[in-house]
Amino acid sequence: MNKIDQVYEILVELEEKKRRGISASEISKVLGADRANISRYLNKLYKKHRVEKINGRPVLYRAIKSESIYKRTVESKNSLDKIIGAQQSLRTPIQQAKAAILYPPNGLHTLILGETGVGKSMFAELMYQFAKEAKVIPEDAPFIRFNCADYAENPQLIMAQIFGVKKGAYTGADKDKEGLLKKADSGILFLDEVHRLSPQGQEMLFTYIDKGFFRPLGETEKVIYVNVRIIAATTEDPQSYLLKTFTRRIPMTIVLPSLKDKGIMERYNLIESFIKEESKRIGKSIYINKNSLISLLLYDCPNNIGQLKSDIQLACAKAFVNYKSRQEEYILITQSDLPQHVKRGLLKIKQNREDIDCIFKGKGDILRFYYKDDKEYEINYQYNDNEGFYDIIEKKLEDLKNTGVKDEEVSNIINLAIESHFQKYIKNFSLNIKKKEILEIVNIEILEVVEEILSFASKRLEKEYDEKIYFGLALHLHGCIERLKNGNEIYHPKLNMIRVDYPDEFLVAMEIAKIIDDKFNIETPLDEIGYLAMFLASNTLDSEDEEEDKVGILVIMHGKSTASSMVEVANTLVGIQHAKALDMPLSMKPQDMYEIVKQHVKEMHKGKGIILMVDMGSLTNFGDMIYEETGIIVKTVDMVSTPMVIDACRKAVLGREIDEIYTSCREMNFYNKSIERTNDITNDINRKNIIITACFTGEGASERLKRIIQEKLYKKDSIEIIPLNILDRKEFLCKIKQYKEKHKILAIISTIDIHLDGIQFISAAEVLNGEGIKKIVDIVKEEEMYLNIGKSLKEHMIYIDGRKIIDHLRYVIDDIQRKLNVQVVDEVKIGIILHLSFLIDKLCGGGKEVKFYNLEEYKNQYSRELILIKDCLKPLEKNYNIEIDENELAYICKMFLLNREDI
Ligand SMILES: Nc1ncnc2c1ncn2[C@@H]1O[C@H](COP(=O)(O)OP(=O)(O)OP(=O)(O)O)[C@@H](O)[C@H]1O
Repeated sequence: MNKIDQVYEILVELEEKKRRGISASEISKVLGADRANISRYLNKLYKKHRVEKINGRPVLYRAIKSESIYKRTVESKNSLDKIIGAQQSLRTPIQQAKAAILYPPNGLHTLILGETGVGKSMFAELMYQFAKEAKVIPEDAPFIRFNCADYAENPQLIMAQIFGVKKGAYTGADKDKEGLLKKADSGILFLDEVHRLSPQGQEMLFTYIDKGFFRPLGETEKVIYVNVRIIAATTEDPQSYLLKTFTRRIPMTIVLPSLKDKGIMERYNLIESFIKEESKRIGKSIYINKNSLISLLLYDCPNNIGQLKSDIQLACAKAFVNYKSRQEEYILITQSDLPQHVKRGLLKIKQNREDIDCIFKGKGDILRFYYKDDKEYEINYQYNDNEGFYDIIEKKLEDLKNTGVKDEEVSNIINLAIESHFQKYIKNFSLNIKKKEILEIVNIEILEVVEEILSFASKRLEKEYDEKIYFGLALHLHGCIERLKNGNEIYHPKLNMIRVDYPDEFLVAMEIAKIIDDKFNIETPLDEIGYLAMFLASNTLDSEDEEEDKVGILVIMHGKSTASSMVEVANTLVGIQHAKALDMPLSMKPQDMYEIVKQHVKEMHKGKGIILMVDMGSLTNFGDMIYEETGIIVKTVDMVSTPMVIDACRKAVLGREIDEIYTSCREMNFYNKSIERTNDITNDINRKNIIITACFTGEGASERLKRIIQEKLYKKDSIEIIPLNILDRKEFLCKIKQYKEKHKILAIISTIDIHLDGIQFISAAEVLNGEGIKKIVDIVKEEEMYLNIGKSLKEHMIYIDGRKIIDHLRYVIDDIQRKLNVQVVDEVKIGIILHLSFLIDKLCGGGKEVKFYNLEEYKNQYSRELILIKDCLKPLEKNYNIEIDENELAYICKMFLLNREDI
């Protein structure tokens, strides 16, 4: 146990004994530790919301125990103290509420402030319950709720509802009507969204608050006295002018905290109670896996508890549907049952690691919530090599029986524990792909052998293999065994090279071959061992070093000292000697320089690849050539400037990935290059959209991948799928280049990682688990959509080529989205493309821009966005020889901002 936990435990013990708060010196005496240290630990516990402070001399501490709404129902007496958070963020609001209700003789009128969904309505209702429990209002006293926003368009009607109307007060008032204030006599009137009350209505309300009587609308003589406690609520900002009047006139103001201001334990308690509520509805236990629970604990929830609750209800409903429709045994919430915005919560785990560890300490991977339980039974299965699996299960069985869980539930829990064990086992391989999917293609024996051989190789070579290798190898082996059984030969043209370059892998592959031979009763030929060695050598993840390794930056320039001086500036500014320079004298032959560069790349490569930053000429081809020869991912950026080197260097030192650094460099010289690039690809009307499938053996896995994609994509005439062999990288790259010249390559799908500039890579594993197919469908759909828009634009454009501009605009729009950090939905993107196309066509024809209303004000508000957009539009201006003025810029900016989905 660590010190902090120890302090916490002692605090709990002492508190139980002494039945009061405990001081730091009392704990330090028990532990025989320094008081200052104990104070430090107590402060840490306080920050984690595990203890509370009672200020005084000395400061006393009390433990906050993980509460459950159900437990508290038994323990506590009044409604307000039962709310989740009563001991935490709602402590002060509850004290205020009690004071307001109990204040003699008739309590205090109260204003509750708080964002949407923080629980204002619930709080008001609980105040009413409390008033009854405290017997300050009769048991049958009314609680009347009225939302002023419901009649916001008609202020007179709001007043009529609240204060009542005398016959003839206004047209249509044909009889006397009693108001809600009268109906609420002796009880509570809850006015929600009270800021919607008109000034006249407010005055009438304040008169009642000050004097205890009011007059219905149209009444001039009589006043009505009632004894009503008003609770008003609003989401208005407490600082707003409007609210000042309210806070001045209503004696008690209670502010309810928003969800983000609550501690994580309190949020856990809320989640627990909401899932239990659903469990009660269904009458069954609800299980949730750890990651889903973490997502719920951490996601941004701007509409507070109300939103948290409805997101949980949705997840429970989805899990329930799965349980029913797939006849699953348990209602289990997993990530796929959570809305996208909730899933994102998991991304914040790093910043919240300590809190999460604290919450999940001693809990298993799947948690169970049952409305009848006071606490959740965790499936706490910790696999330990020293203890037998079945022993643990037996022990668990005993424990559960002793806690009084029914037999049927025990077996449910145990079953889940077993599943969770096997999931863990699979995770050791980092395989989170549904095996079911791949089993449609290869049989179980092959999968078992692949697991066996990768686990063997992993130990022998001290490398980890990821799921891509697992599935790539499974596909490959399947094809290989079929070939051998059919008596076909296997030939590896680079066998010797593999032996020399990967001697360790080759040796292990030979041992693996024995496993395969025994299992399938075949004789693996030496050439096939070459392929196996390549699988073992490719895509290795050395996870421990991963954080340390950085992308290398190598700057190469013609001239005596151009590269060195750029690098010197960059390294000095970044503060680390990270980038390296190679100066290339003008007299030097490219072949000689190539060998030097290759050597440098090999030495600098730490697993994350190298960015070559060059000026021009033959240097631009070095990257591809080195990649072909060494397999090291090398990306080349040309037309380099000093700011670009600084930026790349900074990002590399921060540990950014090669693709990110490369893209950001390209963005910096996008101005010069983008139009050239897009011009290249749009010229040929006959170009086709193609997808490449690739593996070491063209006829094996890549052919098979092609068939899988064809089947899953159904018939898509507009797409051609081409299987290629990547054994000879040079030949492969050459083919890609040829295809690229004539057609558009939408994606490359391969059993091993291939990084090619500007082409999306999808792994075979993703294709098999369905994610990849979804990606392909999305890419194809998008492509088709743009093709159609391009065709129809062609008919409507007068001065420009409608098809060509589509590609230009897509590039520019992506650029704007990236820079503004926004994402617009597809329909809006099309809208923006159309707007920009017509604008450019108009400007090319000499047309005038349209004035933007309130331009100056808009410019002040969005100056940063306007500058960024202007920058992104420059290539278009240059290419079409036009100038897009500030009015049009403002319109464009508005389109992006109005329809954005913030990333
Ligand atoms: N402390 C709490 N414990 C349990 N449930 C809560 C708590 N606070 C709020 N809720 C639940 O959250 C939901 C939203 O609460 P409520 O409708 O009272 O919020 P509100 O502030 O009145 O929202 P709005 O401003 O949108 O009207 C309700 O279902 C309520 O039961």
